Amino acid sequence: MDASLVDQALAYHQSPVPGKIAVVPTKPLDNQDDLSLAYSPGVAAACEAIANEQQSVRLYTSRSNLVAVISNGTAVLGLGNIGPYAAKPVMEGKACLFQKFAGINVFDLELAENDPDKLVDAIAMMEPTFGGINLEDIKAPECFYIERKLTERMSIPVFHDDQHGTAIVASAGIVNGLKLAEKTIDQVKLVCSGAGAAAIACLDLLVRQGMKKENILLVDSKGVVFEGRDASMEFNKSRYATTGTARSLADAVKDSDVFLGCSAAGLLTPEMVATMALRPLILALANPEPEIRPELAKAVRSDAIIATGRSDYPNQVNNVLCFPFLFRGALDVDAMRITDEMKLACVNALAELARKPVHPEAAKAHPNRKLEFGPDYIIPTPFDPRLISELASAVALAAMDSGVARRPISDIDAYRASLTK
Ligand SMILES: NC(=O)C1=CN([C@@H]2O[C@H](COP(=O)(O)OP(=O)(O)OC[C@H]3O[C@@H](n4cnc5c(N)ncnc54)[C@H](OP(=O)(O)O)[C@@H]3O)[C@@H](O)[C@H]2O)C=CC1
Ligand SMILES: CC(=O)C(=O)O
Ligand SMILES: [Mg+2]
Repeated sequence: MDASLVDQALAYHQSPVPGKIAVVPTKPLDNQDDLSLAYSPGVAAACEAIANEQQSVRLYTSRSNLVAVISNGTAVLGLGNIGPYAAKPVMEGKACLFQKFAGINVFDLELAENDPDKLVDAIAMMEPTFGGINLEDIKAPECFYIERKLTERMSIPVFHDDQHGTAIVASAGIVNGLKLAEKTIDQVKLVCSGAGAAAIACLDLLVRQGMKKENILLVDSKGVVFEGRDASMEFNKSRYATTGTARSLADAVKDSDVFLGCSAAGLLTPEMVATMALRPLILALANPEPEIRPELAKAVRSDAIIATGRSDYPNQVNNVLCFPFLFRGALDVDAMRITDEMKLACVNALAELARKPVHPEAAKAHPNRKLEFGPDYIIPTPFDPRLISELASAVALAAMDSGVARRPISDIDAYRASLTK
């Protein structure tokens, strides 16, 4: 990061008050009467109502619109295991995005604990407080176990954003990128750099949409993941282990149609990009520094379509395009969990939105870009005001169709209209 951006970013985080988020009351608290409703004695009426009928917690507290963003700091962006204190700026950032884009309140919780079972116990205990759990920046493979155990134990949505948020947005970008490259998902060869939370979830969702496992090569910090490589290979890696002969990222990338980077800065070189198939699609998603900068890839391949996770390049493939809107839909139908149908509905809604004429408000937020479906616009920008209505309604509908909605919405069109800004 250049020095002036470092200075600006630190000043942004420091002043006028430290951090990016605050808790504010939603009811008047101006006099003795207000106080006697908000606090003793009035509050006891709400407590007793909930004690008599637990479900009424949604009427008398903020729980049903409150999500926990939880991290232990073991895989913070692409910065690695920098711990829970250093993770806090990211978690506060996620909290701001939930509120700004979907009106959802968040407590960010940074936990000083790496033991998966202790984390599961701690998080499961918080069910009375929250309407949903967004796990963030918890490294693989522990993240897979933690999410599975929590989903079994809790009856509110548990969603590991780095897995599924990334998978949903990357899938939408790949659907649209392949459309532009005139290729089909069942025929393309994909190389995935990284074999952690984001990578494995992306691959699983792509396979669910028709990508062939035999057309996928997975590369981790030791090179290509191949059968028999390690005495005991982590289960999720072994599911994508190849029987082929490629051993390095450079070997793997040759003739590939898609590069999916969920790993670390600078791993994809221009020389490697030069060997990719015609009209290659490159998603270099490592944050804050991608696997390759778009200008370096473009310099060797003018036919490439390139996306990063960053806000300062076109095609920002970032889970911010998913988590606020997916949770909006899930909370509004009181979903018990997040199903594959809800994820796929989100992929389709997102991909379709990019193919529609751009909304003036999104255009205004990007005064120096021409936003029109094409190689530099395969995915909507986070400032598209239609994200909330299109994605949340698609997710809510899919939750109802997949039988996890405890409060179905009878008129989905009216719901979509109520979210339209
Ligand atoms: N744009 C977006 O929306 C998102 C981007 N990301 C980015 O994806 C990256 C990974 O995040 P996440 O999956 O959560 O983290 P994990 O810690 O779960 O996984 C990291 C993976 O990167 C691999 N890796 C590290 N160094 C190398 C290397 N030199 N060569 C090949 N692979 C390497 C690791 O290999 P090994 O298994 O051998 O240790 C591991 O498989 C981060 O940069 C993050 O910022 C993540 C989520 C969302
Ligand atoms: C965007 C995000 O969640 C990450 O890079 O970890
Ligand atoms: Mg993350």
